[in-house]
Amino acid sequence: MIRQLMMLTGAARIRGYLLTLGAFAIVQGLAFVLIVPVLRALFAGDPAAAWPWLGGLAVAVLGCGILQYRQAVLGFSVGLDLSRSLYHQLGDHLSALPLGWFQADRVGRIGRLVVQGVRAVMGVPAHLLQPVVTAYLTPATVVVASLFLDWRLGLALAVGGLVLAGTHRYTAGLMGRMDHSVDAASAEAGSRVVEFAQAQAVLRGFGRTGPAYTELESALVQQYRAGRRSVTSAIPGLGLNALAVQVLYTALIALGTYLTLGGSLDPAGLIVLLALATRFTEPLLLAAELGGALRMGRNNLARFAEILATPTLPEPAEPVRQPPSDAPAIQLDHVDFGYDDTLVLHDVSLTVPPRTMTALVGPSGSGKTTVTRLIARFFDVQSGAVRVDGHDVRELGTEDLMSRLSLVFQDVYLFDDTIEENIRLGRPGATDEEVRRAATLARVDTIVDRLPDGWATRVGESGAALSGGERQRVSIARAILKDAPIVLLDEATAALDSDNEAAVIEALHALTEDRTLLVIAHRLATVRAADQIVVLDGGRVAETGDHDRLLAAGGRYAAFWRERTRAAGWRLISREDGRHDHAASEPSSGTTSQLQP
Ligand SMILES: Nc1ncnc2c1ncn2[C@@H]1O[C@H](COP(=O)(O)OP(=O)(O)OP(=O)(O)O)[C@@H](O)[C@H]1O
Repeated sequence: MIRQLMMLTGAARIRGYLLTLGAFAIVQGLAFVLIVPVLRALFAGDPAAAWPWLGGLAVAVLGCGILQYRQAVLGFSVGLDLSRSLYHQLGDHLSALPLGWFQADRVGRIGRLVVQGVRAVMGVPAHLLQPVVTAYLTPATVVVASLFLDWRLGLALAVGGLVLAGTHRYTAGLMGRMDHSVDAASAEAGSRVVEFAQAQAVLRGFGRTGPAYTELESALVQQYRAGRRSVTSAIPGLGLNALAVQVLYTALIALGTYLTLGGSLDPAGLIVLLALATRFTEPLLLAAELGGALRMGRNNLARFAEILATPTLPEPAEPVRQPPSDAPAIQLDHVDFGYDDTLVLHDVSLTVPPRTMTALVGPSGSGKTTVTRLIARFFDVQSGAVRVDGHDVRELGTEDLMSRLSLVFQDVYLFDDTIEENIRLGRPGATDEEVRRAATLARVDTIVDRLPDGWATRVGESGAALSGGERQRVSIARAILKDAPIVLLDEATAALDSDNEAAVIEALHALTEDRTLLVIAHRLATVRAADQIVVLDGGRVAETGDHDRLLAAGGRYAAFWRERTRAAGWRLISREDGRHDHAASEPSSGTTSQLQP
């Protein structure tokens, strides 16, 4: 734990803090022991002999007060530094992690860690390290100093201290084993409660509310059981600690009485022994009680360390810096990729020439989204290469790569800010006029017109005040403002109302004009209009070509087209029927078929 704290706030700072804690604990121990000669001198009826010891005691008490103040101030400032350093390191590390790492469960765990974990870790120096260091060093000082004053006293306290420390260690081990299961059960229950809140619409729609949501119920039951098991196993531990203290105390009284009755210890020595035993056991008992909090602090630190140790995507030492050329805008060259050990893309090769549109089609799970994620370098490929503007994405710096791409995906994230600021995210330095122009092109101005505070209306958490189509229009406006030469687009699958759909299509038209476009196409008209269609099936490229050629080939694409047109209420008819194609604006130029509702 000390090593992790040093890693987070700097070794010198933690070393300085520990030294102050150590000095405080030792001086405190000396102050306890200096009472012995003072009392002895007083009981012996020799007050004059007590004065020098009293002077030493006064110096020790003063030193103790100064060091206590110093360690308390340092404890809080190290805690504050720790929280600031955790936020910074976490922020820096998160911004360098592969985007694919940010799955919902991880984001949830980070949220919990940032809210609860940072607070717990902040308290570690002042509330945990200090009592623990004092608990061991103060009694050790008392033992050593007592040995000089009366070796029998010192020996009795040393044996007692070792017995108590041993008991404490044993019980801490017993309780520590339960911490992991309580932690895991609490994390699971926390995730389930968040999931329960987020999925209310779905759950209510399917009548699975309250007790009917068994996943949450069973997570809460598990958490309760783990908590009960932990308490049941902690009680004997705490009992054993208390018992050890009582036994030790009784043994010291018995020993002291025996020695006093035998005449080898004076009554003053007996009183001193008992006084020291009380001061001696107090910090050890406190350390035993803090064991749980200490383990929790250690677990939280370990979780932070785990995130900070997650490898980031390697950045090139000297990123290629060349403007877009006539090289293919996007190229996948024999790409193999899997999220884990199972490959989801097998030997995928495709080329998107500059200023053309390529449509990716294929059944659900065939790898369309994965292809777009690899181009934006959410992940690195296992073999082969992904190139943008002729450069391997691993050789372009993240900033450069992102400046060449606009991503318009379905899961649009809007910040709880005004529409204007949400659009400005596309190019933070953009002027108000540029933002408004992009908004108008993406037909966001019509949304603004109906909002109560116009441009100043906040869109709510995750853009809750807007409909799905409206959120997508804001994301298109961002992309228009960004003005990147390549657009990766995942067309909306959800049915939009006709107004919204028309606005989205118009917005897309403004975005995609004169740009290179790779689109996961769901609308038949988009597929039809593409310069090139790449059909993915089971993570492999099944076919590549334009609509007419692929339709004529009668392969996977022709089957896909037939299936989709049937589902949309269209049917393939022969050209001889002389009817017009309603899916595209112009009649088919194909040799055999076109569409009819
Ligand atoms: N983050 C992930 N972790 C593990 N497996 C994943 C992840 N994302 C996708 N997959 C798997 O990779 C395969 C390809 O998924 P992908 O989302 O690329 O397909 P898709 O063609 O876009 O599907 P859809 O049209 O349904 O969106 C699927 O088997 C999917 O289960």
